[in-house]
Amino acid sequence: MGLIVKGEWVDEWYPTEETEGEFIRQESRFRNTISSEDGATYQPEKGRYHLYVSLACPWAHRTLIFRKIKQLEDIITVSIVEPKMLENGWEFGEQGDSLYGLQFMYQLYLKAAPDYQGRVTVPVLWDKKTETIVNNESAEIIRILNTAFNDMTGNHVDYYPEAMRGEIDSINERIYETINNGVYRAGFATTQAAYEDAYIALFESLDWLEERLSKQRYLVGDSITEADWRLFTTLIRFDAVYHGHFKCNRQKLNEFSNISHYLRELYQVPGVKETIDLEYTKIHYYGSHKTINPTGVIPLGPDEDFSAPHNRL
Ligand SMILES: N[C@@H](CCC(=O)N[C@@H](CS)C(=O)NCC(=O)O)C(=O)O
Repeated sequence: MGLIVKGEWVDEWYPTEETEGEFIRQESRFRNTISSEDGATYQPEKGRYHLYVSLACPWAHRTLIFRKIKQLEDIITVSIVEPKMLENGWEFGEQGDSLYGLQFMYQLYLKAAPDYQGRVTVPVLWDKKTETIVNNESAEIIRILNTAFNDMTGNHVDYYPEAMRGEIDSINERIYETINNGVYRAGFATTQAAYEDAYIALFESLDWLEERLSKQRYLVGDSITEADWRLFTTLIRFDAVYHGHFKCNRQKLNEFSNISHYLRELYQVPGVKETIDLEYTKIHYYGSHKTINPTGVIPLGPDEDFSAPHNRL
């Protein structure tokens, strides 16, 4: 766990003493897009782009889901880091970095931008042609995958339809603040007050979702949108990781009836379960965050069956 400072890797935990115990997520630096417009630097091309992900990371998971449901597996290649993130940050195993054979993810960031400063995060959408990072913000990468390659794949399913954007954006905002990032704000808090604030907002939002999902099948409208996939990657990790490791333990998710049936429905969308590895995920969280779980012992449970029938019709 660490960051790049003046071209060097420094092993350091999040500096919550500067923010009254609160975890504050860093802004992503690389914010380009892929487009077939004349003059665009990053044109959609088969085999040109590569995703660097961790299977544990809910933000990276969004991009793997979009790669799957937008049928981009032949178009965009992938590298998966090792489960644990220790003193050197994300590491590649023997076959991890199929492009350059690098050992650590921070080396990739320095290759993209020798002046890069800050944390080294996944996901990364990499351009093999110009050898740099196109984008390292998952919210933007999924929008790129949603449209940029449509003419190539013939898959025009739109998870961010024009008419619903206002509602999707506002749902995303609440879910990001209180749920996606909320579990981290609870788990990485280093004061009681910062933890309690995050915990209260998280469960208020889960209560609100439980109610919303009693009236409608999906978060916005009557088909799956990006808002659902953005929520899904946090929900699927909740009982296995956030409930215990991040102390989000008012209830387990499987005690929320509508949310848990909704979660199963999304899990059962073809291709999605292949993007999930909860054993790897538990090894990452329980094994990497030594300030939270110094022994590194990984819990065996829970044993949940997301393939069980759901009632969302
Ligand atoms: N804003 C980024 C956040 C990505 C992020 O924080 N990823 C975590 C893994 S879940 C990470 O790589 N953390 C490394 C660190 O903070 O040093 C996104 O959504 O793409």
